[in-house]
Amino acid sequence: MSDVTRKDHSSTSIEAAAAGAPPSGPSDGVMNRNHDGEPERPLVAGLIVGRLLGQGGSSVVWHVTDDVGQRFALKVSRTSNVTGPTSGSAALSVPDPSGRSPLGPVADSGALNAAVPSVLSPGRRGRRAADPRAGTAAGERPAPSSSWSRPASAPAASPVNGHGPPAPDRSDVAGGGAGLDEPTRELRLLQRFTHEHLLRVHRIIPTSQGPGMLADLAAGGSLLGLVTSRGPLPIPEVVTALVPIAHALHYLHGAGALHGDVTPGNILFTHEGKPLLSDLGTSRLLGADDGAAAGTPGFIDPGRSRAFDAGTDVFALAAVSWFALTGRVPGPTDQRPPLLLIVPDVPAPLMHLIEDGLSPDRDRRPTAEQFARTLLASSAAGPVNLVPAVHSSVLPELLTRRAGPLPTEPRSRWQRMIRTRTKERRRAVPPSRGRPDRAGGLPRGFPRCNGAAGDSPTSERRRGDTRDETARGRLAVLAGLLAVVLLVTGLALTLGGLREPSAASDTSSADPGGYGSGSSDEPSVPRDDALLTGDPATALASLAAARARAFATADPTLLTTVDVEGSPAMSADRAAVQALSSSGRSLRDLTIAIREPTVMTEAERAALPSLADLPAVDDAPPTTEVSVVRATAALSSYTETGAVPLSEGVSVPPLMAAGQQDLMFILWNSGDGWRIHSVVSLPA
Ligand SMILES: Nc1ncnc2c1ncn2[C@@H]1O[C@H](COP(=O)(O)OP(=O)(O)OP(=O)(O)O)[C@@H](O)[C@H]1O
Repeated sequence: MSDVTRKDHSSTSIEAAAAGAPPSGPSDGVMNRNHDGEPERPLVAGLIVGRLLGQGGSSVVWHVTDDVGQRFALKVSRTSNVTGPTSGSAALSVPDPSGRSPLGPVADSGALNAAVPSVLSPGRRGRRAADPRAGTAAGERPAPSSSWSRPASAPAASPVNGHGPPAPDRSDVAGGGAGLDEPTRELRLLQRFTHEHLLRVHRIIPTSQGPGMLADLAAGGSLLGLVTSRGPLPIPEVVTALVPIAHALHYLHGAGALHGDVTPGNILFTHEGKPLLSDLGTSRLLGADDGAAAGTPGFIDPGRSRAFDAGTDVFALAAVSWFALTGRVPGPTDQRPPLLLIVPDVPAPLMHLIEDGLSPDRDRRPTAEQFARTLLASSAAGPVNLVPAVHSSVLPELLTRRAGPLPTEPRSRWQRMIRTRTKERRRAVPPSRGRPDRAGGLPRGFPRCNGAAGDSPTSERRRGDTRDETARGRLAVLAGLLAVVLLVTGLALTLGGLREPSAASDTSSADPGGYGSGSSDEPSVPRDDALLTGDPATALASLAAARARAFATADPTLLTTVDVEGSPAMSADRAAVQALSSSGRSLRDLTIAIREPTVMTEAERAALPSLADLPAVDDAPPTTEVSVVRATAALSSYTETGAVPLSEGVSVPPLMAAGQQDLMFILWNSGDGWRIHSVVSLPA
């Protein structure tokens, strides 16, 4: 299977993914295929159409680059390519004679859109009005009632169907929108929905296969691709991937819109690992038949009705969560095995959250916001390992990458700190609103969801406030953590550096990343004592070089001149170097540069509360000098030789991507020179 087809994760391959079979493109659709079985490449004036990014039930998505090197995703409808108004246009197959991209800067959207012929026939528009999923008028929306305490007031905006924009703003459509074709009007309306975790759609452009939709490129691929490549995901990765999606849904619901097709294929990742919800309203934009936009089997709420019901999106999100955790589509309630049977370590709150989300009883379903909060509170968030799923050309730009097995339950000092603080907050909560001690294996104070043994919806409602309080605190802190883990994945610096000395025996972290400088080919870096007793910022470069050497030679004894004995840095480094050595791996060509090291002043340190909490800063022995050096650690790309499989059948690609991270190095000098005690990522 070629690289391109390997990434062909279509929605129709969900069942295949569930069965462990390689994904395959859908067999329906009328798109022409070339000799590789790949769909015919569209031609677009001023754009270079690159590799196939993926195929959905009704569309095909291509990587495109404009003449200034900006990259986008171009989605064309399967059915419009042979029938679309611009199909086969010879003019589109030749370069723009002006030599300029007809697109112009992306921000300047709209200019070209007017040139796109409407693909929505009156007949189709008529059918859409009769779409059983069409929203009702605001007044018809059923009054929300749920044990998940839905907000009393429903969104004020008019509802839309699962694939449509909000009710038109008359000033735009009747006034400013006059003269625009329908796709352009719909695009304009869709573009009003802006959220950090909604894929941005730029414009509709003519292609040789009909109108195409130009959107941001999500180079990290889809959740479907990830699960297909790796199998079920660890819980912390599911938290990282889906909490932002729940937030995006909450935003849409608040604006009076439903998404209507939340599926693993519509959850994408940027190269940084940021999850994005895609496909809002795009089927209609591209003129797909309503039938083609009727959702994806396995993720459609069986009780879906014509009414505006955000619960249908929550159902789909719960189904996606189930899929991510198990690698299978959940199936109907009576045929679904308990999640606990498939994922024995699933925390009870998460299990109940998913069960409630999938419940046919709509009152049991949480809101999207409650889903986000409970999911976030149910487990630590962990970095999403996209490495096995992305196209090889994406590897060098991935920030989320790891070379070793992901810990299922990362326990950094920071995370423990969060737990401690949450406990402290809980102690302040009156006992009557407190949580019982451990129940179902949950740590004290974990929010519980309705449906738990012995829980009535009423008792659940009573506990709602407590859940809100504990979860809110976690939400605030973990939201920051989420951003951090996304950024530092693979460098092993923050998680490793924040580990307590007691984690020294924990060899589960085999991350070879580092903050040293040098490469495996460099000669041994002698410890320069004169340098190391001087300015800590200068010393850091030397320490980093020595540390890199320890990694390059897989010799843990070299670390004694680098890290403070018993410190988090030593624990993490020793575990990593030993893991490298025992698995016969090495990091060829790794170089790590320390850039712009600056010693932080007392005032700068005081301004960072996370530093004050670290024993490395406050609890140093009296005779030990402490310095905090802020610097950028830049890793080159490197080749990991002798890589071990991440999981059965999946090998770590040998090339690891370059990246850099802004960090704070906490250095100690106890009289014999500076050494590294801890490494902390800078707060976002
Ligand atoms: N913006 C993008 N960047 C990168 N890859 C994308 C992008 N959009 C889609 N893809 C890839 O293409 C696949 C198919 O996308 P598409 O939106 O067509 O899927 P779908 O929603 O399953 O199907 P459809 O919308 O046709 O019913 C995705 O699963 C993803 O792998």
